[in-house]
Amino acid sequence: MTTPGDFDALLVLSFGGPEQPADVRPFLENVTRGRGVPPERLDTVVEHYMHFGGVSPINRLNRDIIDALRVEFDSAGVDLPIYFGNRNWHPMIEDTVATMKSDGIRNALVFPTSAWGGYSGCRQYHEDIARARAAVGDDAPHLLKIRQYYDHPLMVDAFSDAVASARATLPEQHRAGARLVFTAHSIPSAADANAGPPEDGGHLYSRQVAEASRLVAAASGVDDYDLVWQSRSGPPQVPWLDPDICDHVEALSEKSVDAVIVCPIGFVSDHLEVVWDLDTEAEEKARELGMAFARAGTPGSDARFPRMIRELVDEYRVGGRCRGLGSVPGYGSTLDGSRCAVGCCEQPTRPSRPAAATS
Ligand SMILES: CC1=C(CCC(=O)O)c2cc3nc(cc4[nH]c(cc5[nH]c(cc1n2)c(C)c5CCC(=O)O)c(CCC(=O)O)c4C)C(CCC(=O)O)=C3C
Ligand SMILES: [Fe+2]
Repeated sequence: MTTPGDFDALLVLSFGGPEQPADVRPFLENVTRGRGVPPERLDTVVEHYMHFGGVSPINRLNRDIIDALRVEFDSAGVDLPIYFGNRNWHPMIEDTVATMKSDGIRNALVFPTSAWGGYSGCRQYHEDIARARAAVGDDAPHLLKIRQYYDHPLMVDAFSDAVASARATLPEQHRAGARLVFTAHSIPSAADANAGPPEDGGHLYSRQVAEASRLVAAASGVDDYDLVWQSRSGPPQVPWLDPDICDHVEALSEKSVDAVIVCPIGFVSDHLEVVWDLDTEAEEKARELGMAFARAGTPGSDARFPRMIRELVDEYRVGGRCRGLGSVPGYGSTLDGSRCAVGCCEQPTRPSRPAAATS
């Protein structure tokens, strides 16, 4: 047995996205298998990807993060190889873990590109880890997932600088008064209610998102702001976290707000949910209503992001300090895909088909 701190690799684990038009359907089938997403919604999302030539930016952005992390590791003397695997598209985590095994890796850390608790943001990554290890069979490397890092000071700083840069792109007369609006991926309200260890009271995802928004707003010197949600995909009769970003832009316009800064607090990089749902849909909505619009950047491309990953790795590798500014707890660090606690981030049962025969 290796000792807990004795790691021999880092696996960067992400969501995955298509890299050519032929990938789009099979990718979406992987994402939505068994999840009760209506087929009409899938057709719409296919079109979103096709607007970008059937290529999501997400894999390239993750490879950029890994390149920057290599430089950070080398300059800090962290001698770990870095692997890349995804839940939904190539490089698939199963293939990556097989490669790690054949390279002789025994005991790796896993950095997830989601900072959050909840089923989609945390537990599903544990499931990916367990599935990949099972697929690889005997002698699969041990995989220890890094904790939720929603309130890491380097991420908060990167977001608040991005808010300042976005503000600076607005026409002069709108800069001081622009409304700051945070947005994160919506999830079913029932999934949010179950998020976190049951004894912690639930709603861990929305509490962490609210806390991260509060921290970034405070670092930006803003005390009045909004938190909204985006990219919902469930059937309309199932409640998800709301309001939706586009509805909110409309509501602000009715209150005579004439400029917004949208900060995608729920995302690490400018992947499709950001470049479509915000830069295309929300921005169009704002323009239609005559509002000035600026979208803050995501932290993945900020130099502080690889530093944050290195600090997180050092917490496990050498007992480095665990930094976090928030008062909502972070969980999510377990070995080989085990749960944080009994019932943690339980996936509520969903209708397999919308409005299925309830007579
Ligand atoms: C909390 C959360 C995060 C943040 C945490 C994390 O980063 O992990 C996130 C990230 C992302 N979500 C992404 C894409 C999609 N999410 C979908 C569907 C869903 N997301 C959900 C939640 C989340 N999603 C949920 C509850 C569903 C319903 C189906 C289900 O219960 O699983 C669908 C299906 C079609 C549709 O949109 O309806 C797609 C295509 C991409 C990649 C974009 C690209 O390709 O660049 C990324 C980074
Ligand atoms: Fe998603």
